[in-house]
Amino acid sequence: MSAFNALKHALLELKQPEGVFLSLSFSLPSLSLLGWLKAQTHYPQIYLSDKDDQGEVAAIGQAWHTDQAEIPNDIHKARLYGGMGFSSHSIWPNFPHCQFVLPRLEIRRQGRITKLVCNLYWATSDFVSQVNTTLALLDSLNPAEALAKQSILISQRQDTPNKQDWRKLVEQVTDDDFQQLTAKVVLSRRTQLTSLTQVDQCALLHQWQMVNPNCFQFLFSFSPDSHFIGCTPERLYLRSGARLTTESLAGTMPRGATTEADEKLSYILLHDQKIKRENQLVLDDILAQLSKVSLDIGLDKIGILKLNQLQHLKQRIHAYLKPDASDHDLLNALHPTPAVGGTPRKSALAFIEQNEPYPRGWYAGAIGILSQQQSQFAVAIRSALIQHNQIALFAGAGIVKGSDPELEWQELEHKIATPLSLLQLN
Ligand SMILES: C=C(O[C@@H]1C=C(C(=O)O)C=C[C@H]1O)C(=O)O
Ligand SMILES: [Mg+2]
Repeated sequence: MSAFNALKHALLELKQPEGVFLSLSFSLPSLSLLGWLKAQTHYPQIYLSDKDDQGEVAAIGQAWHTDQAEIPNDIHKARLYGGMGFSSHSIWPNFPHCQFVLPRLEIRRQGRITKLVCNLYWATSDFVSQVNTTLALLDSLNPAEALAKQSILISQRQDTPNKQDWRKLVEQVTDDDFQQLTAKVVLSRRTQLTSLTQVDQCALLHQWQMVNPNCFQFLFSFSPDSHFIGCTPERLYLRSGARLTTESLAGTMPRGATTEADEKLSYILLHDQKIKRENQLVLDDILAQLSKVSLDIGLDKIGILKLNQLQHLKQRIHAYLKPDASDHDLLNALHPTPAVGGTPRKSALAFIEQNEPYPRGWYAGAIGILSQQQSQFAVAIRSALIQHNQIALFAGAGIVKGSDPELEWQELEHKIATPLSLLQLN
């Protein structure tokens, strides 16, 4: 009997247990989680993959959802998936600023072990309707589909801001008077592409993750018409019990064509004053924020993270948290870091809000898994919003004293090079 049938049987036999929450779990033969998600018609749909193949989950439907980054006590053993946008001032339709979902069904894979998890939660509804909606969902499931490479032909490209407006924005931030009060603002750009055909978000994400295995991969579709996907190298934090790991990831160079060229670029990354400043400002702010919620903080040596088309300066930070520090507190303290916002946070965010010509929504937001034992969030950069035949790619660059508009524009180009390479420009 398949795991799905076993679940159905278990539900048909089930008597209402004590309490308000039940999670049923069945082992599954290995399957492509994105291929399975692609075939389903039920929403919301969520996919999250840890970097370096350390586990993934595909989830559909919702037993419950909340607009707070908090786990209620009566489901303290559950995992919630979701996140929050960049700021509550810039919102996308179909993407609530903060949303965490207790999925109806999850497929989780850890190494070679795959399991089907079904969640029932009847604190705000009744038990029987929980069972019945789950049975209906099981009946609507489709078998996994192949993730064939699509040929996506792009007919139009539009950058917001365009290059001329970008220059003006960079000049405003690098102006001496502005710099007196605000040392860093991360400016960003939306590149809107029109495809001649419908784009499949799961197939595109699959292609993307194959070239960036050392990134966190994600997909959020709260409705059938809007899909937010990406492959991000940036961890906001990993918390296991009271231990926290985070990082300052900022400062960018492209990869070199040869080992020698690549090493030269790495050398620049480690020694260029402007790049070091970009990273140092992130580090300083994270350390200041963490000191409010931690008992102890430590730093690794600064190093380089190499990606498919880019390399970044990265410094890992460890902390031992105060006993009362919650994920809600951590998100508030850390997000958005100066890697995507700027510093001081208040004036940098005010500049972005007043001057950026499009809403960031969940781009540069915090996305991940919330649970009592362990939580992990990534920063939703290197991302795309897909709506029918429209693909919006997002990229930002940290602007500090010494940033050059032309070079920063090139940095944006490097940052969208991987998803662009998966599409065909006409
Ligand atoms: C904002 C983005 O990336 C951030 C900006 C970087 C930079 O300016 O060097 C590097 C990594 C991230 O901190 C993005 O990719 O959209
Ligand atoms: Mg930069």
